[in-house]
Amino acid sequence: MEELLHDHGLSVSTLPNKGRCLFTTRDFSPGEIILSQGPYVSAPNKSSRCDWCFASSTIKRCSSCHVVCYCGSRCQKFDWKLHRLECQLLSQLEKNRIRSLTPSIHLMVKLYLRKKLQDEKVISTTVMDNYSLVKNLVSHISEVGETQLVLYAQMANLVSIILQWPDLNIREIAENFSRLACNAHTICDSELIPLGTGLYPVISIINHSCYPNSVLVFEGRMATIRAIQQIPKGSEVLISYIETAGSTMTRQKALKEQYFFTCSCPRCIKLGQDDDIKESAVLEGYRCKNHTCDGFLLRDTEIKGFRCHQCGLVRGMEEILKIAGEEKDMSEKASVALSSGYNNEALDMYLKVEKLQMKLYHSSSIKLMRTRETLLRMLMEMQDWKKALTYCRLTIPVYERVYPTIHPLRGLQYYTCGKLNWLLGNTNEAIKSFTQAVDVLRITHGTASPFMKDLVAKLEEARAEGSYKQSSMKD
Ligand SMILES: C[S@@+](CC[C@H](N)C(=O)[O-])C[C@H]1O[C@@H](n2cnc3c(N)ncnc32)[C@H](O)[C@@H]1O
Repeated sequence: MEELLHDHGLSVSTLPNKGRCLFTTRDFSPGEIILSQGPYVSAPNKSSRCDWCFASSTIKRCSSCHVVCYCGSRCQKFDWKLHRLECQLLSQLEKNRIRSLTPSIHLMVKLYLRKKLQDEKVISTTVMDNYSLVKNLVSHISEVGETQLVLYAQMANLVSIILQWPDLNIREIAENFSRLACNAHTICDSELIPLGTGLYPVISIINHSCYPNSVLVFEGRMATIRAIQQIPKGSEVLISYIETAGSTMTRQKALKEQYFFTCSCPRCIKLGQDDDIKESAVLEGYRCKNHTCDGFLLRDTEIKGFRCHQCGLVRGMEEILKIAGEEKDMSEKASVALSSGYNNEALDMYLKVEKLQMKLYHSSSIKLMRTRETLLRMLMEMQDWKKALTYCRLTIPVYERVYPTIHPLRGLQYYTCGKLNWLLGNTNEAIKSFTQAVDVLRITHGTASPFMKDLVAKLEEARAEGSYKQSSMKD
């Protein structure tokens, strides 16, 4: 593998506090592909998706096991060597066992089947595609808590029941579940909608930073790492494992819980410094009571409450707790209404949540941004383009604050803004937003994917319409 990576301008080193790390042995430019890899194994997040490509249209269940789906004979053929074995096992399973075939169990069953097929040379191995790469992935099993260990053991038991192999080691399967937890990646489409999970053992060598120099994107099953900045020779390739919109404490907690390390990236080393405390208060804390003031609150132990950092106004704990309680209740009700399909009721409730959050949180609050994202999605589903655009516009300044200039989510939000403006006939606004989207997404997503080609075509169409409108006005 070293040789192959070297040909790609990469090398693997080990650092005492990080384990294996991927380094560059040449310069990489923004948008350039650093590494691409297909999954060792992958599984869709819903049984109604194609098991190979994750498509959800023109789906047909396998006529033999009635469990796994394919979108057509092409995908079925690609998966046939593995599914032939899987199909026999699934066909024998009782109905209630089939129900316990969650995406994680499914992925683990496929992992063992692939290993078996490679051991028996039915499926070929390559330096980038073999089980020893999986075995080398960190598992952190000795740091996993007891409750989680019990869960892994139960899941391992289920895998063993499905596989029915005499020599299976439950401990080893449990450890592999722990490996998946800190190495597998969520496979998303170009708009970052999750489709499934995949294990990409070479890509899994890449470590995390909350201020990464690279991004992981998918085209179908293929995972691609792209440089999002100029990366000089001799640098470590770093991606983000988590949602980086959040305070340093929130990010560190997420990393510790799932990946068992304390991040010391350029953002995290600022933990506890003045700027970091202020940013946390804006993103996750409360706002000033005076609505004409844009200040955020800092805890004041003397008054047992909060004081605005900007105008000094005091806000009592009791009032905050009262609104926070109402907001929590309403958020829970709204979420239940949405998942039960009561869309109009859910919309009303989320609007109430937004009102309460505006009283409670700063205008750049992450919680408020999430509520507005939900409202945006709901309004788009209802085809209320005008209101959807209002919400999309409200999220943009927060996206610009919490994500770096080149970040896929930021690019996608400009894209949504462009689409809504286009639908509403705001040609110049659409051109502006599509241009912003292209500037970001051509780096994160490259220019060759159908998604990017479509986006560029939309921008060109908007530009043509803009020129036509301008010339008509002159006439
Ligand atoms: C997907 S693996 C990355 C490769 C790993 N270093 C190895 O040796 O295989 C994730 C694990 O790498 C380590 N890791 C990743 N990023 C790190 C960082 N920024 N600082 C310290 N450890 C990190 C943690 O142990 C984490 O659970």
